[in-house]
This record gives sequence, C-alpha cells and structure tokens, in this order.
Amino acid sequence: MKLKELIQPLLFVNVTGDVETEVTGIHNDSRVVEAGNVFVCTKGANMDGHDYIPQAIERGATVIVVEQEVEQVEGIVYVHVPSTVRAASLMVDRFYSSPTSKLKLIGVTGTNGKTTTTNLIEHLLTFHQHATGVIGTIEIRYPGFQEEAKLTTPVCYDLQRYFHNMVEADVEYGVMEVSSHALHLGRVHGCQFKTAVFTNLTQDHLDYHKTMDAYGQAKSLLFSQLGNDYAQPKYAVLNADDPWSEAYAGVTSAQLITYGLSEQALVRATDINITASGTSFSLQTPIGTTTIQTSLIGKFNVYNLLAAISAVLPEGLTLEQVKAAIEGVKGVAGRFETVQQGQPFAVVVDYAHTPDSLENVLNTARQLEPRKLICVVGCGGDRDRTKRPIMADIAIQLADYVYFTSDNPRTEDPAAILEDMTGHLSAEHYTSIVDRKAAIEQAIAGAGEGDIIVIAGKGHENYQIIGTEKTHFDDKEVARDKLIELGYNASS
Ligand SMILES: CC(=O)N[C@H]1[C@@H](OP(=O)(O)OP(=O)(O)OC[C@H]2O[C@@H](n3ccc(=O)[nH]c3=O)[C@H](O)[C@@H]2O)O[C@H](CO)[C@@H](O)[C@@H]1O[C@H](C)C(=O)N[C@@H](C)C(=O)N[C@H](CCC(=O)O)C(=O)O
Ligand SMILES: Nc1ncnc2c1ncn2[C@@H]1O[C@H](COP(=O)(O)OP(=O)(O)OP(=O)(O)O)[C@@H](O)[C@H]1O
Ligand SMILES: N[C@H](CCC[C@H](N)C(=O)O)C(=O)O
Ligand SMILES: [Mg+2]
Repeated sequence: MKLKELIQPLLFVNVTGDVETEVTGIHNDSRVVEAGNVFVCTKGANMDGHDYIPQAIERGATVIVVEQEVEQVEGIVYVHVPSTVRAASLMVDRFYSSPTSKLKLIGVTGTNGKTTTTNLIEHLLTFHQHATGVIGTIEIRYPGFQEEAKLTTPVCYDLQRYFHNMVEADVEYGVMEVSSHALHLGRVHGCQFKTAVFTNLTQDHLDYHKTMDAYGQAKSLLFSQLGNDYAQPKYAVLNADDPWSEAYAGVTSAQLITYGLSEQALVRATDINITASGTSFSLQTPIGTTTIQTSLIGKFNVYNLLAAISAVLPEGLTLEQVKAAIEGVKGVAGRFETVQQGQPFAVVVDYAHTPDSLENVLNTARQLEPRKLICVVGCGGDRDRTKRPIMADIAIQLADYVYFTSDNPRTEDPAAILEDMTGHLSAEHYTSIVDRKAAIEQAIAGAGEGDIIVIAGKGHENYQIIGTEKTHFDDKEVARDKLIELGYNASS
C-alpha cells in the first residue's frame, strides 16, 4: 500500500517526503519494526516513542509518524499529525482494509466475566456452524490459529492484524474482551462493533483509573462508540442488575437487550438451582421460555450465560439451539476448574483476583456445603493496592482458613504486599506464606474429607512474575503434584 492511501482519512496531516512510498507494515514499537514499516511515535506511561526513532530507522522504518518536531534524517518520510494515537487507529484500520467492517464484531467489557462470556458466545456460535474468532485474556484463536495472549485487549497494531487474518480465514464473527485500559488508551478506536456487552462493574484497576467513576466512564466508551446504523443494527447488552447499566444505556443509540435476575430484565433467569455438578435455571426471553442445564457452577455464571445468550439472540439463534449448545459447555480454563486425583476433598483453581470475584467464588464454594472451606489467595504487585485489604477481609469472612500468599509480585516486595493484605486483621484463622508453591502444598496437606480448597487469583496463568522475571508456575500443576506425592492416584 502507498503512504498516500494510508494517510487518506487523516485531517491536518503534514508530510515531508514522498507520499508514493510503499509501506510494508505499521507499528509503534521500534523493537518489532521491519524493513519498509511505518513507525508511529506514541507516548506511553513510562517512555516516549519519539525517543526510539533512531532504533526504528535502524531496523528499516521508512516512514515516521510524529506529533512533535523531531530531527529529520534524509531519505525518511515524516508524517506530522495532531495525535499519533488517534491517527494510528485510522491508519492501521486502513492498512488492513477495515477488517472489522467485514466481521460481525461482539465486544465484551466489565470487571469480571469477560473471558467466560466471550468463550460462551464463541461456543454458542461455533456450535451452530458459524466460524468464530476470539480475542481475550487467555489466547487469540480462530479456526486454524491459536496464539497465547500478551494483553486482554491487544494494541491496535496487533488487534487489526488478527482481524485481518480472521477475515482471510473466512471467520464470520469476532468476539473480543475489551478492557477498560484498552478503551481508555484508544486500542479499539478502529473497531466497528455490532454488539457491545456489559457484564458488571466492581472495584479493580484503581491504580490506573484512580476512581470508580473514571473506571466506569472508561467502560462507557464501548457503548458510546457503538452508535447506530439502520442498515446494520447495533445492540447493547446490559446487566439490568448493575447500576452502571443505566449510564451505558444513556450513551448509546443502539438497541438495548437487558438481562439479569430482576423482573425488568428482558432476558431473565428464574428458579436457579446450583449443585456441585452444575446449575439449572428457567430462561425467560421475549421470544419464549426454556430450561437451561449447564455444568458451570455459580450464580455469577448464570449472569455470564444470560449475557452470552442475549448477545446471540440478534443473530437469529432459537432457544432450542441455545439450550442445545449450552448443554455442551465444558467450562473455561482456570475458572472454577477442579483438580481431581481421587482425593476425598475438592481442589478448585479460579482466576478470582478482584474483591467481587473472590466473594463470588467463595460464596459459590460455600453453597456446595463443604466441611471446611479453605482459601489460598494473594494480590498482584504493581496493581491496585486498595483492593488488597478488601480481598483479605473477604477471604477471612467467607473461608474457614486462609493461606495468604503471593500472586504475581512483579516489582513489589512480596512480603510488603502480604502486609498490605493482612496488616489490619485481628482474626487468627490464617497464615501468610510468601512462597505460593509452599502455600498450595500446605493447604492440600492439611485438607480433610469433604473440604473445598479454593486456590484463587491465577487461574489459567502458567507463569509467575517475580521482579521482572517470568518463570513457569501453574496452580493446577502444583496442586496435582502434591496430591500425587500424598499418594492419590486418579485411576484408583
Ligand atoms: C498501561 C498499559 O496498558 N501499557 C501498555 C502500553 O505501554 P506504554 O504505552 O506505557 O509503553 P511504554 O513502555 O511507556 O513505551 C512508550 C512507547 O515507546 C515505544 N517503545 C518503547 C521501548 C522501545 O524500545 N521502543 C519503543 O518503540 C513503545 O512501543 C510505546 O509505543 O503499551 C505496551 C505495548 O505497546 C503494553 O505492553 C503496555 O501494557 C502493559 C505491559 C500492561 O501490563 N498493561 C496492562 C495493565 C493492561 O493493559 N491490562 C489490560 C487490562 C486487563 C484486565 O482487564 O484485567 C489489558 O487489556 O490487558
Ligand atoms: N459475572 C461475574 N461476576 C462476578 N465474578 C465473576 C463473573 N464471572 C466470573 N467471575 C469471577 O471472576 C473470575 C474471572 O473471570 P473471567 O476471567 O471470566 O473475567 P474477566 O473479566 O475476563 O477477567 P480479566 O479482567 O482479568 O480478564 C472468575 O474466575 C470468577 O471467580
Ligand atoms: N489482567 C489483570 C490480571 C491480573 C491477574 C493476577 N494474577 C495478577 O497478576 O494480579 C491485570 O493485569 O491486572
Ligand atoms: Mg479476561
């Protein structure tokens, strides 16, 4: 593609050099730039891309997009724009030929439940032969492709490339998690959503957004970005039981589909029954009523199911099709996932790393009536500090015994994170062990018949970040190894 085509949608653009230059790619990270690429200089939290122009040129960048005056090198084309972040979303979209206009794109936002809900939507659509791609916390996948995710919502350069490749692979639906960071940083500016889904909003990420209000506002961007188009209707799927939904309904002209347990919801669950082997409920919708039976456990998963069902109703799926698809749902890696080696107690690995999710997962485990409920939990470093004592209080209140331990300490002192969590506690039914492996092992060694151990915080993660080092670590693996060491054998 020629540079002039790439910058065609931009306003107030000033080019020094040849607009006929052929461009081979576009990125904002000098470390991944290749010959003939456009390098876009964006300012980040720690660094400024304008400082990396020499490295980008060294790696072969031929076009540099800037928002400030920079020293110019001969033979290089410079594109000056008012905002590189805003320009980038338009250029990247154009470079990949507006892939999201060729996909039916469903975005899911909310503090908890995004991964679960996107996976459920994917399952509902693929079960009925619609080729579907998913982008989220665990991985990026579509028929014939799978890659581990680096971020929940990739930066626009990667995101639009994935969408482009999905279109090339004849994918019909794109289902993605849209984090508040991504919305705030404009990572999805170039995306044309058909449907936007809101799960819930509770405390997290205050390190980044500072206040709950700012956090809630960031999520509203998905709904204000949705707009409406009578030729191609748009849908906002909102949780009727979350107070933030009213604000989101107010900023979109898309058609509303509300879901929840309360009477005003259009898509509603009643007669919920939760057991250790699954959950059932009566599903009431504007197109009829049916009974849903699922292996997923917990009231929060009823919400996730309602959100996913609401998102596919505009796609023409009947309730019979929805019901049939949900019966085959297996659950999502690291979300209430059990480790079973034949031991007489349950070991549950769950990605709960926020106050609300921890409360939900412990309440769900309690509903299964364990003899004792044991919790292993920590909080991530370099993330929202204010949630630490709150999560500790929840664990202390809801579990019979708690092992406080490290999550991903990152560059913080693990012992100091534990102190943030437990410093104010007066209860005695807990212990703090910095080493997560030792904490999991002790919890398992101390468990008795009928107990449930919930190992919270890391779910599917197969690593631990201590300092800046990322090493292999897997809660399920550690738990399984300990069970084997204790003599449990799955086949016996
Ligand atoms: C706050 C945030 O989202 N930061 C992301 C952002 O980093 P940044 O803009 O601060 O980048 P920076 O390091 O200051 O660098 C500035 C610029 O210089 C460039 N640079 C830098 C160094 C270099 O050698 N060459 C170079 O060109 C960078 O590419 C960048 O364009 O852009 C980087 C890639 O371009 C991301 O890796 C980085 O994510 C960090 C690692 C991160 O952890 N983000 C988390 C908080 C995040 O986004 N999480 C959300 C939410 C998850 C949830 O809901 O739970 C997610 O969507 O994953
Ligand atoms: N609808 C929900 N409401 C509250 N808690 C939930 C809900 N769904 C899942 N959870 C809890 O939150 C944890 C994370 O769920 P999930 O991975 O689906 O959320 P997420 O929004 O994708 O999280 P992240 O922002 O980290 O990507 C689960 O392990 C479970 O404990
Ligand atoms: N996407 C979330 C994941 C947190 C997972 C938890 N294990 C932690 O490391 O805090 C974040 O980056 O805040
Ligand atoms: Mg997720």
